Amino acid sequence: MAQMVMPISLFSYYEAVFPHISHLSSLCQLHVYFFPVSLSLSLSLSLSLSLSLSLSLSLPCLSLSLPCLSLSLPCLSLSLPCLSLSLPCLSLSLHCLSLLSLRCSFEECSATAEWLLSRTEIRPLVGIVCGSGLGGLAEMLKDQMAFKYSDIPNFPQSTVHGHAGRLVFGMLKGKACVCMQGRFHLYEGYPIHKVTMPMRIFKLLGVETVILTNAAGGLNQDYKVGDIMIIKDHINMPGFAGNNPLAGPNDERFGVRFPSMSDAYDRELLQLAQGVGAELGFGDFLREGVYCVLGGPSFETIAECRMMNRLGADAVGMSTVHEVIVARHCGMRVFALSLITNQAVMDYDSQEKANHEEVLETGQLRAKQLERLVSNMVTHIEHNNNDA
Ligand SMILES: O=P(O)(O)O[C@H]1O[C@H](CO)[C@@H](O)[C@H]1O
Ligand code: HPA
Repeated sequence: MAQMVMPISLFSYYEAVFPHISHLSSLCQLHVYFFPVSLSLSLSLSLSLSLSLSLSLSLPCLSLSLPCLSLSLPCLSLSLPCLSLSLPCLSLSLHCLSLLSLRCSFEECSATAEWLLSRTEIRPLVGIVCGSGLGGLAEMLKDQMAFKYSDIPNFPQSTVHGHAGRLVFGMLKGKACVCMQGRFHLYEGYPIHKVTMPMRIFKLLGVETVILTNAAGGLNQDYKVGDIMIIKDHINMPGFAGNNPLAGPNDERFGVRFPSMSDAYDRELLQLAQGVGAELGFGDFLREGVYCVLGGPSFETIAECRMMNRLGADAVGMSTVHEVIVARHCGMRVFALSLITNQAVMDYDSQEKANHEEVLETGQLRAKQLERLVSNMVTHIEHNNNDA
């Protein structure tokens, strides 16, 4: 609605003035519009406490509002006139932006990391993300200390079946690890910064290498259900439309403004995985390919699958790429695997339909092999992780 102009413009203003400290976790605004007079009251509690009142006269569809009272403690606050569009007559809107927590600031991530570090003695070097139905990976960890996402400050909640929603710290073959038993997806409704926030928390926990897993649909006609694809590159479809987790002000404490992605997937780890896979006798079902991410939650149409395949994608899913971008931005090494849980439908004569139940079932069938591949990789990363 038209009144949204007001908080968004105020948010941009905070962003511009306090690029590092501004977050909207406690910004509440109440707007009462009663044509022709519009009264707006906003209370903002971030690093500064401010109360401002603005009164404006409105024409039926355009109003110029000038703050007439602004009180702020303890630091500087400027009030700028805002232009807002309003529909005629009465409207009432309450914007409680704490629900959105649009940015995941360095301070917010640090607070979460410190909260975790004060509750466990494990100092993880490897971070693992479990894909749909692949949460069993976390059970490999010894001497576990687990936190429910709902107990962790600033952490989103898992809403998808097959994502348990626990952050598990523990030892894997003598190596300290942290494992996300459940990840976040764009289609759950989270802002992209929130989807990827755990990567920044990993970094602040001391993680150097991230291993991501996912369930994916096979686009490559040579792939079979149950194949494990080492991801060598990705195609970021939401990114083409500007939906990139690094969009917005850049915080140099995490990384540079324009990170390279031609080296997103660590080549040494990729070769290591090929070697470990061959040793384990996984050659028949171990592949290497390109993962294409879409927003979901609807599965792809036949035309979309054909298009992605022609563009060079071997598998399609709804995750991972955003996490990879943020992990690389903050300098962690990345290794990622897709379990091909279903064959993407590419043929109009086919009666097959992608479904989440099949995805979870295939996860169960291959879980043990995937766990062995990841745990053996972790053993070897021990001798490899000095140059992250
Ligand atoms: O990528 P992960 O989290 O493994 O989940 C995959 O499985 C779900 C669809 O069944 C989607 O969320 C897709 O991205
Ligand atoms: N498409 C998108 N995401 C998926 C699929 C798929 O076919 N299978 C598992 N995750």
